[in-house]
Amino acid sequence: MEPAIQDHYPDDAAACYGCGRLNDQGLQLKTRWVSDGSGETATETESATETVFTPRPEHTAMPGFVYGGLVASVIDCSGTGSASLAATRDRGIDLVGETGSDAVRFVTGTLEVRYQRPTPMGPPLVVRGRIAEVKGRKVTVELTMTANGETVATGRVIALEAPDTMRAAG
Ligand SMILES: CCCCCCCCCC(=O)SCCNC(=O)CCNC(=O)[C@H](O)C(C)(C)COP(=O)(O)OP(=O)(O)OC[C@H]1O[C@@H](n2cnc3c(N)ncnc32)[C@H](O)[C@@H]1OP(=O)(O)O
Repeated sequence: MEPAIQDHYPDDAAACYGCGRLNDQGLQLKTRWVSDGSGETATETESATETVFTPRPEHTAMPGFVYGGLVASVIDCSGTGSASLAATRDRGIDLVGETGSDAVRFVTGTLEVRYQRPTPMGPPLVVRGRIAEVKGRKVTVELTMTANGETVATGRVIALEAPDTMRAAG
């Protein structure tokens, strides 16, 4: 399995509620390049990423359906994680091992979410990310969330490399 980019964020950038591995109360989202199962990574051809999250009862909007803010959070951190994967690869940095602090960290500049149909509570939510553009410190990612194979939401994240001011504030 490809490494999760969030396992390679530096410790001082790993407290995010959505994807920080050091946040025990958070969602602990993990984003990876998609492999085709043969040991080959599909990144060079389609630049696809994947994030999978199974919502819990406390993420309910109304019985049987997932809260839209949770859907947005999963798309958000799938986007920043995908941006980080793209920029890290673009700069020729290899993620070594299961964990490390070698990833380039991104934050959300813009988050757009379109709720296509009610999101059922129960099945895993699978987010596929496509790198639309890498432009210097700015990466644009287009995302699709499915549940039971049906698209429930689509989104776009414009992510910017984390400014030093956010690091210092931590
Ligand atoms: C190191 C520790 C970091 C830990 C991070 C954990 C993050 C977890 C994920 C989050 O929840 S992040 C929280 C929500 N996001 C924020 O609070 C970010 C607040 N905004 C900022 O800090 C700055 O506005 C930002 C870093 C996003 C951009 O400031 P910059 O000074 O880097 O941008 P600049 O003005 O140099 O513009 C660079 C490019 O980005 C574009 N841009 C800037 N702000 C943008 C924006 N908000 N949305 C879309 N594009 C934006 C800008 O148009 C330009 O495009 P072009 O190169 O094509 O001309």
